[in-house]
Amino acid sequence: MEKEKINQIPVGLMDWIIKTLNSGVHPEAIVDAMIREGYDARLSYTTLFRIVGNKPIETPGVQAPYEYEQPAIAKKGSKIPTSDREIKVLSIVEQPFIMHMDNFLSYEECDELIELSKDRLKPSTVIDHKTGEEKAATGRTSKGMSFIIGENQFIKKIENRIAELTEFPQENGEGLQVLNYGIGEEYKSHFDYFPSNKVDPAKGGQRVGTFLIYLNEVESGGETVFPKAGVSIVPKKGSAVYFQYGNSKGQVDRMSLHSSIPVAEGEKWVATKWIRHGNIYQQ
Ligand SMILES: O=C(O)CCC(=O)C(=O)O
Ligand SMILES: [Fe+2]
Repeated sequence: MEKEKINQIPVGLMDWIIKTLNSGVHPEAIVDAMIREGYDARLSYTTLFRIVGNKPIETPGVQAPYEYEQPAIAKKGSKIPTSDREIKVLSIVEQPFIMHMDNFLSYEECDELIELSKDRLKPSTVIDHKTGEEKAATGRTSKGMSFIIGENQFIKKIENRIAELTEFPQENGEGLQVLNYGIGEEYKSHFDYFPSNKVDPAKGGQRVGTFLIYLNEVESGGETVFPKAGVSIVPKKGSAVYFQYGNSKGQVDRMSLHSSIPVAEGEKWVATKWIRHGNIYQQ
């Protein structure tokens, strides 16, 4: 008698498939393995296609190298005027792209942002790079909150400044997020871009850049570190860093790995704007 085919994907298998894909195994090889194990062939193929999104299949090992494109923000000289403030460029690293600037916010604006967010803080979550789901953070011990885009005039003013500088429309930006790290708190090494199976074209597609603003002086620790670039940014009130890791071809730059190292003394306040390729809020 012919062995009966397995017609359901058990819970643990999905995790295994995603882990195996992420380790660089070609989807076809995974389908073959599933069929050999007795899974229905059609079910095996549709499961894999669902995960890789019916797109040509890319595996990490054979991906084309990231093509750097010069961001608009890098072409504006060393003092960048915006409608209400002049931003001073401190340094630019080209590959991965990391731009450090000062005078992005006034001290009063930093204080106001902290004031507006401090009663709304909750423990932070992270995106699981295997499943793409939000989960309680083991590597992220800070507290955080998000403003709604354009939530009030003050938030609008900051969002407008970011849009003028980066030349990404405000609608490409997620709600401004404020994070607060106490002593020993950190955000372990991570990428800000989404796992490829979680990119939603209806919501602006992939994240392409991060605008990070320092809202206070940290007495010790709390640097933002880009270990693959050998770059470490020391928080300074009112300064900002913009890093870009997505290009117009939909590629992402693995060199953009970064972390916030533990605060040793004092506390750390930052605001983050994650920017996507297109309009997030389109109908
Ligand atoms: O707090 C930092 O320095 C980094 C924050 C960060 O990586 C993020 O919000 O994605
Ligand atoms: Fe990040």
